[in-house]
Amino acid sequence: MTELLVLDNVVSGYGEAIVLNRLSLRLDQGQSLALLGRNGTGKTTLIETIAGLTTFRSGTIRLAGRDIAAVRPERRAALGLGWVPQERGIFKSLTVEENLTAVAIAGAWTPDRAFAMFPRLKERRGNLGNQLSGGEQQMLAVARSLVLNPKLLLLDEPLEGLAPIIVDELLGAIRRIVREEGMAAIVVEQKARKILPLTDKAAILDRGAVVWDGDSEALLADAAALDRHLGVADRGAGKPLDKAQFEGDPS
Ligand SMILES: Nc1ncnc2c1ncn2[C@@H]1O[C@H](COP(=O)(O)OP(=O)(O)OP(=O)(O)O)[C@@H](O)[C@H]1O
Repeated sequence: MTELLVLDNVVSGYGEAIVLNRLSLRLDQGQSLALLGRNGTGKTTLIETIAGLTTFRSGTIRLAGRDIAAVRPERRAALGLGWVPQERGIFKSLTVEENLTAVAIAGAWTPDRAFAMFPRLKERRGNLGNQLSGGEQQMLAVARSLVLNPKLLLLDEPLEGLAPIIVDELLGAIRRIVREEGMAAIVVEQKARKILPLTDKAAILDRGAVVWDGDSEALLADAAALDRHLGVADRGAGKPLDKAQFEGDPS
């Protein structure tokens, strides 16, 4: 397969503090990756390192064949990184529609197509960003990244703090984006059993390094690894959240 993103022996952190310690990871074009790990293991730092927002010390970061380690963050977006930060980062004083049109870059994902993915946003296209619920803001943040037509979508805990019904709606959208549209994505998520049925690959971080990586399906089936690295010991709880839930008609 064709390589999309390669991190090789990356060391990075914040100021003097080193968080990622010789971290290596690879993602091919069209692949999606669930990025897992307990609190404070470096998941957000990894996303921010790819986006260019940390103190980068050494190693290689290559996107679509190009070394981007020294490239400024805004230029990385132009080179194909669509980033949805944990705090969402939408424009609160613009309408939903303006949030999309202000950043859209010509490509397959137009604002109309994003509205088709998120009907809730279409209904609220004239509302200001600050008039949206938390879940709607998260949908808008994802939609905004889509209309950048990125090569790689980076989602940092998209489900955090959302009501269960919104979680299901967003999971359905993420499933369509990565499975049906084949967009490459890295999704940081605390709830392994929710995200693993959707993604192709998975990586678990511990103390700033990758301690497990492989196929999502293999990890979902490996109760011992889930338990050891993530403390997800509730094996029976996998039942209602397993693959079958996401294989049917998303509507
Ligand atoms: N701005 C910062 N300055 C200094 N250290 C930081 C900064 N942000 C995070 N850290 C430290 O880096 C380490 C990794 O944090 P990070 O947020 O990447 O973990 P995480 O796996 O995303 O955790 P969580 O699941 O809690 O969001 C932690 O020890 C944290 O204290």
